[in-house]
Amino acid sequence: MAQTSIILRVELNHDQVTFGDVAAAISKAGGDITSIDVIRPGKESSVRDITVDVAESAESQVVEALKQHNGIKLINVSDRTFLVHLGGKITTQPTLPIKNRDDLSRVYTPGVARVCTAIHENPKKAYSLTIKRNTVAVVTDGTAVLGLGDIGPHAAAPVMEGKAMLFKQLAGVDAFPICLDTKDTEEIIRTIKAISPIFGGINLEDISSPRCFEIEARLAEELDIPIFHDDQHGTAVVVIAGLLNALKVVGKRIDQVRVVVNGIGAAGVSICKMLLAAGVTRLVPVDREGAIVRGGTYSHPMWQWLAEQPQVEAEPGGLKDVLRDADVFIGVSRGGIMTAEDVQTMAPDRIVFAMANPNPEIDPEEALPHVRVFATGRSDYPNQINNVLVFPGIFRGALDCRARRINEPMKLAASRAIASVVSEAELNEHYIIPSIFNEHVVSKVRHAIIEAAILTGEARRIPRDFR
Ligand SMILES: NC(=O)C1=CN([C@@H]2O[C@H](COP(=O)(O)OP(=O)(O)OC[C@H]3O[C@@H](n4cnc5c(N)ncnc54)[C@H](O)[C@@H]3O)[C@@H](O)[C@H]2O)C=CC1
Ligand SMILES: CC(=O)C(=O)O
Ligand SMILES: [Mg+2]
Repeated sequence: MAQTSIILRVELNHDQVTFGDVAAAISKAGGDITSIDVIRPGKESSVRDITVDVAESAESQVVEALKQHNGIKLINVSDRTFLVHLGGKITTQPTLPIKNRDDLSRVYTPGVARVCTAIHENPKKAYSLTIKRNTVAVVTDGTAVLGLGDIGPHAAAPVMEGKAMLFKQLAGVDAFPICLDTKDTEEIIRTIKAISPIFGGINLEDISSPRCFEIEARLAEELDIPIFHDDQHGTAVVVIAGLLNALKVVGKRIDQVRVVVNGIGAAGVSICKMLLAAGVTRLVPVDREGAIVRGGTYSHPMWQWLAEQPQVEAEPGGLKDVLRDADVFIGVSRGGIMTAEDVQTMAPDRIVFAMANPNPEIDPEEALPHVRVFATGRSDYPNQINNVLVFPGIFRGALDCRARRINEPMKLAASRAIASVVSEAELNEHYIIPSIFNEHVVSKVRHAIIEAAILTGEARRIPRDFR
């Protein structure tokens, strides 16, 4: 159940109400008080801020309970999630202060002109003399934002700012959110190419399929910096990492399991491709209309590609039909489309990755009693399978070795690196994937990416720790 945290500013009339009454009213309505601050003490009345954890569905009950209570005046309700978004979540910072004219003439004109000329004469110097060496554009058109769908570029911004924060905090990468007000494939490609000179890499984000495939392929062909559609590849990398470990827990082999992937969009296509590369021999891709079957004909080019793969099953059916006897379910579709009864038709020792955000394909409380290994994309349950484990380390590595591309061997190396953070001794049903706060994740992924980039000829620079 989704939880939220609210701060209630209340004025209490002491003749009519005690704090105990307030606490009881909040608790009865489903809230859990986590802190109390006295804003204005007083004999007859006082003002307090009460922080309350509450299920999103019960938030209005808590508010109503206080509004209706004699002697309580509800002055304000603030949602802590909204509070941390006030004014946006990132900023830019200079690397040195400009204290006098002398500094000014070096960082700006006239001194800067000599640096411009040096780059003009040798464009590679952009990497050593500008922020290009450490910058990533997080680009969206707002058409597939989390599982919220096409909510537009303004509404997409909080997610892109969040990614930029994570890039900086986890990997020291300076990322910038770019929210484009166009859905036109050619215009998106043209715009990204036009802004690319200042960036060392492009992280495409939440662009709906199938346009995302062409946008990525064209940019990868036409630009010489890594282009990485995170919803496709970041997700696939972390799914494979989680699956490698989950299979160890249940004692099954990747070439023996039957895998159902639900939602064959950006994430689902890339997951299917990587599952096949990792050795899956029985794959059932499913979208809204049912299973995508071997031998079928599809207008979606990636679905057609899947229909031509020998490992893809030929039997048609809806999700409920194909789930029967499946060993693994991977959901990257939308929330609440599966029930406990559906899960129970799967093979014993079942693995369920319900990764739609913000609400998984099945409510964790409903699924947990019936599965051996369960994971979601969320941070409030164990086994968070989220591409945040991937993109910071991948770009840290790619920027450090100036990789031209992030190729298949680099991605598989990243999956193995993430899986390896959980030792054999630590591995269990509730710990198949490391936390994003595990300090080894980014450094291991970075190392794996650079090593694979060097081995596959993608690295244009050998970082000092690899010389
Ligand atoms: N945990 C994680 O790290 C990640 C989670 N996701 C989540 O996965 C979901 C899909 O993301 P994208 O692939 O980027 O979106 P997308 O829009 O490219 O693809 C979604 C696909 O799911 C299909 N779909 C929708 N409802 C369905 C249903 N009831 N049954 C079967 N298929 C259905 C759509 O037709 C579409 O093909 C979103 O909820 C997103 O938040 C995506 C990327 C990473
Ligand atoms: C995590 C992520 O990228 C998504 O849900 O779209
Ligand atoms: Mg995304």
